[in-house]
Amino acid sequence: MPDPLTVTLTTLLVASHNAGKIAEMRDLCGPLGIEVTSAAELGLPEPEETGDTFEANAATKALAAARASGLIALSDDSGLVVDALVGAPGVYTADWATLPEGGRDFGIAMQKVEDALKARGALEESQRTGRFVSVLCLATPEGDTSFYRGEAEGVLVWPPRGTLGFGYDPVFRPDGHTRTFGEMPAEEKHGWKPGQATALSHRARAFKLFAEQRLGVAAT
Ligand SMILES: O=c1nc[nH]c2c1ncn2[C@H]1C[C@H](O)[C@@H](COP(=O)(O)OP(=O)(O)OP(=O)(O)O)O1
Ligand SMILES: [Mg+2]
Repeated sequence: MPDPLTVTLTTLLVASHNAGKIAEMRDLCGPLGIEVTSAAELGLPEPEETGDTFEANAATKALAAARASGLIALSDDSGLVVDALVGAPGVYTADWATLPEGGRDFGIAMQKVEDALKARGALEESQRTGRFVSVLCLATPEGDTSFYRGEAEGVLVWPPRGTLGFGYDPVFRPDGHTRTFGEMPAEEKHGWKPGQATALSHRARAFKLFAEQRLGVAAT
């Protein structure tokens, strides 16, 4: 008998306005036969992310999109947690890229992280550890929520390397790999497809849990 929590999804509304993130969710959903649309594509408003946890902001985004559209929505709230910076930029990872005149510049944001590490004398690899965190929230228009968390451990490198991916990918080298996320094609950054036992990126790790717990994808 199927798990009673298992849902059949033909279309999933990704509650995001970040094109890089939406592309990754579309990629991850592709092999499952799920079409992805997004809050950006539907022209839904971008809610303010006022929470101080990834879970709180993920819930805000998923509930806003589900209520506005009447569809089941999946959000991702994510960020970079750097040990030497006592967890910064954390839930403020996107804010570190925000320009005073509006818009975002991740080149500047990566430089800010590097400046903060240098200011603390964190030049050795062992002092530059951190992780990307992704919390996915599935929400219904009625207000039900469930959460899936994934983390990817690694080190912050300088200078940035690679032009693939988005955001801070060029300065993050996951443990056990020689290339940064910015040097990895999407399939390699995810490191997961249905039926595979392991995943690499924070988002793919969270998505694997979502797929196994909610979509009936076999856990391996
Ligand atoms: O895989 C990643 N590779 C590189 N950088 C990443 C990644 N995952 C999150 N990040 C950084 C950039 C992003 O701007 C911020 C999350 O902020 P976050 O508010 O969750 O996303 P967002 O504002 O870009 O899009 P939205 O809120 O519409 O989903 O962390
Ligand atoms: Mg955001």
